[in-house]
Amino acid sequence: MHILAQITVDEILTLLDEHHLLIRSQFDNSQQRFQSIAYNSKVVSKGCLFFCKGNFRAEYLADAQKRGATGYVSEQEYGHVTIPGIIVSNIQKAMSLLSAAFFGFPQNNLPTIAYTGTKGKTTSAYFTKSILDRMYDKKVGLFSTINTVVGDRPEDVTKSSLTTPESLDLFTNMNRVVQNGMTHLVMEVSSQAYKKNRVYNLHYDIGVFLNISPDHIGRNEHPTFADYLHCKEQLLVNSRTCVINADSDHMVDVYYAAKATSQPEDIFVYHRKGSTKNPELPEDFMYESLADSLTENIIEISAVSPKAHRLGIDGTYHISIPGDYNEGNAVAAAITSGLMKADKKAIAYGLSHTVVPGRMEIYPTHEHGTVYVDYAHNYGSLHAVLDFLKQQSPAGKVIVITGSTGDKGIDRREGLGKAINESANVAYLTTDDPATEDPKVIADEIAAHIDQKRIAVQYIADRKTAISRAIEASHPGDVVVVAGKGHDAFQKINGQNVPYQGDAPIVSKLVKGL
Ligand SMILES: CC(=O)N[C@H]1[C@@H](OP(=O)(O)OP(=O)(O)OC[C@H]2O[C@@H](n3ccc(=O)[nH]c3=O)[C@H](O)[C@@H]2O)O[C@H](CO)[C@@H](O)[C@@H]1O[C@H](C)C(=O)N[C@@H](C)C(=O)N[C@H](CCC(=O)O)C(=O)O
Ligand SMILES: Nc1ncnc2c1ncn2[C@@H]1O[C@H](COP(=O)(O)OP(=O)(O)OP(=O)(O)O)[C@@H](O)[C@H]1O
Repeated sequence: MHILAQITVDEILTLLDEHHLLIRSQFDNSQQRFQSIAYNSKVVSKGCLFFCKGNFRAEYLADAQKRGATGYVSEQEYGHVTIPGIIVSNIQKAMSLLSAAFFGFPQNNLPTIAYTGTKGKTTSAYFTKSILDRMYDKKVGLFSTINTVVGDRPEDVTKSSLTTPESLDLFTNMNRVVQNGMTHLVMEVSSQAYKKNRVYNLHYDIGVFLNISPDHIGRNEHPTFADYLHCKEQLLVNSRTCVINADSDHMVDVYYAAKATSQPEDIFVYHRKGSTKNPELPEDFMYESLADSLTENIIEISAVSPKAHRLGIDGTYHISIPGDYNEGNAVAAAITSGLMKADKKAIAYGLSHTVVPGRMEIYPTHEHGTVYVDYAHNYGSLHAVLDFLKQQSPAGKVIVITGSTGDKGIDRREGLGKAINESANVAYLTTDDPATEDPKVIADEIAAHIDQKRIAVQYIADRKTAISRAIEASHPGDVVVVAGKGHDAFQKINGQNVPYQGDAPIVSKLVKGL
């Protein structure tokens, strides 16, 4: 049972006013306290402070009052209820601030590492948790796209619905992590998290910027790339120590965002040996690949600057997941773990024992191609995977099974078509998470960017059938890449989460005996 901080209305109003969020309050009793907080009326209990946010309807507040709410926070007043309200200028910021305060600002007792970037957040977070689990006896919380881990018991691991949870859920879980005696937290921070103020006023001990390339641009997400970049840079603005991958575009902008609030000695920049690093960026760590085949992924990390040498993490490391693009993820994890006082032994163990569900899972067959289940779902990631696998199996065909999301990430369709056009020989287009769109229309938009004189393209609506047909049509030496869903247990169709076996379980069953 977590201990609820008993903040009073007076403390709430003071906090909101400090952040210029308070418009007015209808409360008479400044010493009133609350037993719980919620933004969904269906879970309200007696003594709850209710937040009216998102696509909100007045009847939800009436429902909350009926269920025992004794106050609400909202951007507008509702006359149809008798409970008092606190009117604020931004409900998302207010909910983030008050959720943290309600649990006594759990982040103050929890060293936290946060990852952002277009690609690699989940992989890097898993690498880091694996290292810190080894160093700190598994007392490491995790908020990731795949799982949420709030303790070291099996019941403390649940599937996530968002990469970065809504603020109230985030601080509820952070409080659980602290109450469960965990000593560290690793989390992913999506650009959407800043767009929706899910992490407003949250500061991190270490913030990591992995890379950035156009993604999540379009309706429901970011109107422009500049907005996408700005949201992602906020992570470093809110981090005491920053770790930056110099081998990505826009890294000078990112570096200056880090410098806005961190001293140079608290900013660590790493890059691949031989890459052309922007001279404006300092050099703290360099890494090179000693092997990057399907069976061996080995890197050498070298400190360059004095502050990097002081971390004492130089060395050669085996990485458990193939893919040259995972080398940068592993370096980021090694540096952040070193900053959290992990030693080289823990780093070596963690990097060589990490398993990330749905990322580069390999399924060999006897009479067909080798099947790879991966989460790639935009140009940057699909290109990285196909390019790497094509190098590993030059004699075979590259066969891709993919679709794309509906109602968001519209720009991914062209990128997926482009990646297939550059590196594949056969494409089976199918259903991913079409939301309210027609999956065939999405597939046609991907196909429009594929040269069908060179590449065989076909559309099969049912994802499991498409995967099965592709594997059966493949031959030894071919590479079959099932991209975009990994272990996702749902397909988002027309606002419903339709149960789905998951690419990996489907492939695992199909390849038995093949
Ligand atoms: C656009 C967006 O991000 N929307 C998120 C937002 O929804 P919302 O608050 O705006 O809208 P809503 O949930 O319909 O709001 C209705 C409100 O009425 C309440 N309600 C509803 C019914 C009722 O009976 N009583 C009641 O009180 C609901 O609890 C809710 O508070 O808050 C919800 C949680 O409360 C999220 O589930 C939802 O994410 C949607 C599903 C989503 O797809 N988000 C994506 C875009 C996202 O955030 N992606 C990033 C990863 C992408 C990246 O890498 O950038 C992520 O972090 O996952
Ligand atoms: N550093 C990287 N650069 C390019 N592609 C990458 C990188 N790391 C991983 N990938 C590819 O992107 C896919 C997704 O990786 P991962 O889930 O770690 O990233 P993510 O940032 O969490 O993605 P998302 O935001 O979509 O959840 C992987 O399956 C792989 O194909």
